[in-house]
Order: sequence, then structure tokens, then C-alpha cells
Amino acid sequence: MADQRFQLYDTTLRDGTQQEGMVLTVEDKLAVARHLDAFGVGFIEGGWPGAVPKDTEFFRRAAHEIQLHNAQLAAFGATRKPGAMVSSDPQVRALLAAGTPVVTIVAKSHPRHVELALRTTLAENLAMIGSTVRFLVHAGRRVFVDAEHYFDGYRLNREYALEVVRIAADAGAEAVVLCDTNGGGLPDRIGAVVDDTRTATGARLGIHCHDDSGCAVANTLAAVDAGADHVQGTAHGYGERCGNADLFTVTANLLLQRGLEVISLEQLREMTLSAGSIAELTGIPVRAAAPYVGAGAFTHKAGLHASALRVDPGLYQHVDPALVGNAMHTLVSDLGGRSSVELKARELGYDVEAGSEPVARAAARIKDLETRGYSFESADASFELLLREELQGAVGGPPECPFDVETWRVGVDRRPGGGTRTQASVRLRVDGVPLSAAGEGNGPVNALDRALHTALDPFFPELAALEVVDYQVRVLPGSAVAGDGSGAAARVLVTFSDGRRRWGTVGVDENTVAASWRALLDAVRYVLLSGARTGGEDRRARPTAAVAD
Ligand SMILES: CC(=O)SCCNC(=O)CCNC(=O)[C@H](O)C(C)(C)COP(=O)(O)OP(=O)(O)OC[C@H]1O[C@@H](n2cnc3c(N)ncnc32)[C@H](O)[C@@H]1OP(=O)(O)O
Ligand SMILES: CC(=O)C(=O)O
Repeated sequence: MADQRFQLYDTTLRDGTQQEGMVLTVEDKLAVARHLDAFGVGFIEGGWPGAVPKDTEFFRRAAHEIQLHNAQLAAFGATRKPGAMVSSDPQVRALLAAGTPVVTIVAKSHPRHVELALRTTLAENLAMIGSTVRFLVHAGRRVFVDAEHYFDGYRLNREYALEVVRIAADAGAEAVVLCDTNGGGLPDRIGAVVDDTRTATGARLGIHCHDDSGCAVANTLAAVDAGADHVQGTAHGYGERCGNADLFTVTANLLLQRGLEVISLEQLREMTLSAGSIAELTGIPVRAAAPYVGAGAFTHKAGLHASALRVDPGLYQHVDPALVGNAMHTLVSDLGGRSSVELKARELGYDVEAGSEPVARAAARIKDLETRGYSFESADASFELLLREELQGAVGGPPECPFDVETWRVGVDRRPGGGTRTQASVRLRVDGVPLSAAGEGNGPVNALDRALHTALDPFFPELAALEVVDYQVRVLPGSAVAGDGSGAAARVLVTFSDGRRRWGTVGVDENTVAASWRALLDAVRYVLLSGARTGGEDRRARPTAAVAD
């Protein structure tokens, strides 16, 4: 059970949507709110009703379309206008009309902002804060006050900034949230200002940090250490300019490093899943290097790390990835050695030892191939084929792949009316029986892929679902490729899918089409061999009618 005294407040749906490129429909916002609730935040700020029509609609629909189990919805808005009656201020009325149990209002705490942006007096600003908070509290709302530009305002006029906090707290605000709105703060100062404000006012304090100095998470933790117990942030740190404090990172740090159970340990174990689900809805992929939840957060490349991790995973990991629902991965590359190969092989389900001959040979081959332009990091399938060759070589016997390639060709014709036509043909032997097939496509790789499918699918039905989902080519200058010194080479990385899984292969050749062909072949071989390994359909039970010569 999460510690209810500590308030975890999410503003993905308000400040998060202020990020460039972030556009959410009401449908998206409802779905994100469900994930945030499951993740375990106490408050979900849904937007600014009355100012943003989509947000007004969000609150209208949220009232009957989402059932929250952990969180309360908060409507965000501003204090009443200067010189106006709070009860008739349309924005304040819109906040009430949103029907949320919580309302958060942004209040100016920086004198220059009061005078230049609000164009009112310091005294009237205090009156606006007091009357707006009292009005909302009287209407039965839990009220938070976001003290905008607090840290910069405090630097200019400490007494006025403190007065804003006192006025808001005295009027009934449950917490006054000190905002590093311009995001330039550093942890030592943020901590000192929070400490002084708490001592001087006695108010319950929150923290809302932007990441313009790259310190939003550190600043948030410094504020918590100084006594703030209401923390604002956003999923993945989405937000205006450089973003906000990343609530996933903050939450894991609070729980695992500070021992504050702001969500339950069960919810923490779902965090990587929640993070991925929210990223799918926003359309912004999770950064591989994102702390805790990134695909690379527990991924190890250096060989020396791998050799220690074999003995004890804790030696190169700050926490157990399972605690946050993530997993350890190993990359094989020329920066690795036998231990990297062992760990990767084990990840793929092979029971091998770093000290064995096949593993040593695989490690040596990878170093050599990477010197020639290969890259196995994102080509697990090509790595697995290489490993299997070494394991097979150690026990002897025929090669595992049930077909051989005799030759292939590709031709591109210019059509008379414009446009091009690409045709490919392949000549193979399946269990010694020769056959050939042709394919036409929108380019050489597509045409070769079709020719391969035409030739092999009747024999191996499991290939029918195989499709290329990503294709990347990089031309490597001659100086980057060891070998005969003949010049540049192309490295092709292809991602394949069979509708259930994805995997990558790599091909290198001085000719781009030949490099692509190698990557395509690896994909086909991989599907056939992994089917055999996992007890898939027996390859030998195949049709006799084929496209044989
Ligand atoms: C720090 C933050 O991130 S706070 C959240 C910011 N979020 C947003 O701005 C998103 C939603 N905003 C909007 O939809 C629009 O900007 C609105 C509806 C709020 C205002 O739009 P408009 O009325 O067209 O005015 P405009 O865009 O020129 O904004 C200036 C008005 O806001 C007032 N204003 C500026 N800052 C604040 C503030 N912090 N609190 C209250 N009022 C403010 C100005 O005094 C001015 O009011 P006036 O029209 O009475 O003179
Ligand atoms: C309120 C808010 O988003 C800020 O001050 O940054």
C-alpha cells in the first residue's frame, strides 16, 4: 500500500502537453489517465478547463468514462482576474464546472511577473490568490497553489515570495507548490529555498521543477530532502521546453533510494509497462537510455562489465531491474569478449559457458566481423546464427540450414512511360534439389525478398508471415572497413517480424544489394532454425510440388 501522506501529483495531461510535438486527443488523454492511475499517482492534472476546449471536454467525459482507483482528478487554472469578483470570474467558474475533487491554481510569486504580465499591484495579486483559494475551498474543493517562478521571485524579493505562500496556506490551500518555472535551478539552491520557506511559513510545500538546467529530478529530490512532501512531474519528463521532472525516475528514486513508499512495490514492478503504454499513446518513443524504464537502462555492452555481471548482476547495476519491471540485456560487439557472448547466448536460451571453445570462437569472429563493418548490437538473429554455426561445428554433422544458394540476380528497367520495374531471380537447392524463382518489387530488396518467398514458402510455410518492417543502410568509408582495402562497404540492418516477434539481422558487402541479400538470408535461416529449435513444424514434411527447375 502506498504511503498516503506523500503526494505524487502528475501533470502529464497539462504541463506534459505543453511539450513541442505533443498533441493528444481527448480519447488519448482518457487512456493516459487510466495508465497513470494504475501506475499509482495520487493526483492526475487533466488540463485547463475553460481555457482549452479539449480539456473542458476531457473533464466532462472523464466524470463517467474512467474509474480511478488510486488518483483524484485535478483541474488546473489561474487566479481570478485583477479587480474582478472571484464568484463571477469565468475561468474560476469553469474550474468548478469541471467537477473535480481537486483544483490547482497557478499564482504569481515573482514581483516583475505581477507587474509586467498580470499588470497589477503586488497587493492585488495577494488578494487574488487569497480570494480564489477561499472561494474554491468554500465550494468543497481540495486546493493546491502552484507558486509560479517561485525560486526566481524569492531571489528578487524573499519577503514577497514568502507572503504568497502564507496567503495561500492561510486561505486553505492544502499545499503550496514551489515552481522552478524557468527551470534553471540547481539542487543546492532549490533545497535551501525550500528549507527556508518551510521554516518561515510552516506551510505544507510541494515542488514542480522544469529541466532547463538538466537538474529537474535532482532538484525535486533536493526539495523532498528539504521537507517538500508533494511532488509534481510528468511521464517521461514531458513538458514545456526541456520538460518537467520525470515522474518515473522520481518515483523509483523516492521508493528505492529514499525508502518513501509513494506507490506500492507491486505498482513499481509495473512501471516499465506503464511507461511503454503511455509512450505508445503519445507517439513519442521511450528513450533507450531513460533511467529505470528505457530499453537500454540495464543493457550492457562492455566486455569487462559482462564478465563481472556473469558472477553477480549487482556488480554493474544500481538496482535489480525486476523491481521496476525492466530486464537486463547484453549486447555483443567488438567491445565484448567471451563473457558477453555467454550472457547474450543465455539470454537467447543457450546453455553455454564463457570458457568453452565455441564461445571463444564466436567472440573472436564477432571482433573480426565488426572490424569489417558488421554490427551485431541490433542483429540478434545474425548473432544467433553465428553462435549456432560454432556450436554445430563443435559437435560435427551437416550444416543446419536446409537450403543453399547457388546464385541470384536483380535487374532494374526503366519503363517507357517513366518509373522503374525491379525484378529478381534466385537459384537455390533445397535438400540438394535445385529450384529457381522470380519476384518483382518496388526496389531490389523487395524484389529479392519476394523471389525468396516464392521459392521457399511452399516448402516452409512458417516463412509466409515473415516481413521486413525496417531497413537501414549505412555506407562505411573504406577507412572504416578492414579487409582488402578496396574501398567503401555498405552495412545493412534489417528488422523482421512474423507478426508476433521482431528480430534483426545484419549484412555487409561492398555492394548494397548484396549486403541486403545477406541480411535477408539470415532472416530466413533464422526463422527456419528457430522453428526447429523451439520444436516447430518438422521441416522435412514438405510438399513435393514446388517451383523446381
Ligand atoms: C507556467 C505555466 O505553464 S502555466 C500554464 C500555461 N498554460 C497555458 O497557457 C495553456 C492554456 N492557455 C490558454 O488557453 C490561453 O493562453 C488563455 C486562455 C489562458 C489566455 O488567453 P487570452 O485570453 O487570449 O490572452 P493571452 O494569451 O494574451 O494571455 C494574457 C492574459 O493572461 C493573463 N495572465 C498571464 N499570466 C497569468 C497568470 N499566471 N495567471 C493569470 N492570468 C495570467 C494576462 O494578464 C492577460 O490577461 P488579460 O487578457 O486580462 O489582460
Ligand atoms: C505551474 C507551472 O507549470 C510552472 O510554473 O512551471
